[in-house]
Amino acid sequence: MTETVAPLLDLEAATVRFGARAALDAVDLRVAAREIVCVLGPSGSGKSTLLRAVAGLQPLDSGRVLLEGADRTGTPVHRRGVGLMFQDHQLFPQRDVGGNVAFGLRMRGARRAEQTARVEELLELVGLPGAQGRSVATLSGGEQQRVALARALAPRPALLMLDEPLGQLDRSLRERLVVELRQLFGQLGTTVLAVTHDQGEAFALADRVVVMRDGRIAQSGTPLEVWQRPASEFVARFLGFDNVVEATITGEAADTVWGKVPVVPGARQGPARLLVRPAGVRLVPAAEGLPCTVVSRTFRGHHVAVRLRPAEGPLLEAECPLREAPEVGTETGAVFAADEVVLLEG
Ligand SMILES: Nc1ncnc2c1ncn2[C@@H]1O[C@H](COP(=O)(O)OP(=O)(O)OP(=O)(O)O)[C@@H](O)[C@H]1O
Repeated sequence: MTETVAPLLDLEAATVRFGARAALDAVDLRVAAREIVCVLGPSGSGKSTLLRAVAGLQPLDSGRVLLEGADRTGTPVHRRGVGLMFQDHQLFPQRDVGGNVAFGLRMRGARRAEQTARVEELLELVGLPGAQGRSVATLSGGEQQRVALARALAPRPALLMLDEPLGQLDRSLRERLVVELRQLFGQLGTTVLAVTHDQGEAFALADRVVVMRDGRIAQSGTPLEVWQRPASEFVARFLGFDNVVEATITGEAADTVWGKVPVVPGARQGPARLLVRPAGVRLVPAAEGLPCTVVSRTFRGHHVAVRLRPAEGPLLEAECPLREAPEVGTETGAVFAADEVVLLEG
């Protein structure tokens, strides 16, 4: 994005209060044209409020919403040019598929021929060619989701907003659809702001992930950045990383209850909190590393998560290749890889 192009969405110090509590607390968020941004965070962190505020369903107490550089803070939802695919916006059961997809076009006063052509094009795009005449009651959950998506995309919204887009579908279908969605948005050049509970979904769909905490943005970055370098203990634990320990860094080593942990050259010196990503905990014979006892093994598909109890300090999780995971009760040693050690903020 160059400096001269306004971001497609620019949220400036957006604040929403419910009583004394700020559900959105001076949030700044920019989304570039064609970018796919997924908002993640625990329940109650303000994800839906953020989406509703951008859509115009939730007035701001202060701050501004700009779309393509124009202030839309006071603009009602149907004039914002945003497409919504929300959980509570179900399909119209009394209308057929075509009638559902054409809804936004009709509201905009599009001519009948234009509606027909656009509906045909959209159904083709979402993989339901020729489904115009079908009753929505006869569709599977995944097909309904596709129709809802076609309906949201039909008026060519500048920004498409998705709230738990694949929420009710089973895992294998979600995993397939998320790949299709990403391809589709890329092909159409759609700008997307989505909220999801499902980390896997967010990381697979997004160009950028935004993690929220208590109405604020805790971290924003590419899926790889956030996954590899969680900024804070909050983000690390939210992503399921629990190997967090107090440390004092001197040179390229950190003193911890787990013994010396190597850190990358140039690491901030002094007291710190460290995350050792499980991929950076390697098992060696007991005499060669930090002595630990294996307390559990959990199959994770591509690896086994092995939990270790050292003599002191919190439990440690190690990521082991499938065939190398030791039995529960085994005495083992653990060594740490500096490039998987993350210095946390705060
Ligand atoms: N209409 C409302 N009236 C009062 N409080 C509200 C209202 N809507 C949301 N809140 C509060 O604002 C905070 C943020 O809610 P929000 O629904 O945005 O969170 P969320 O991250 O989307 O949660 P979830 O993942 O559970 O949907 C919560 O504490 C919630 O209780």
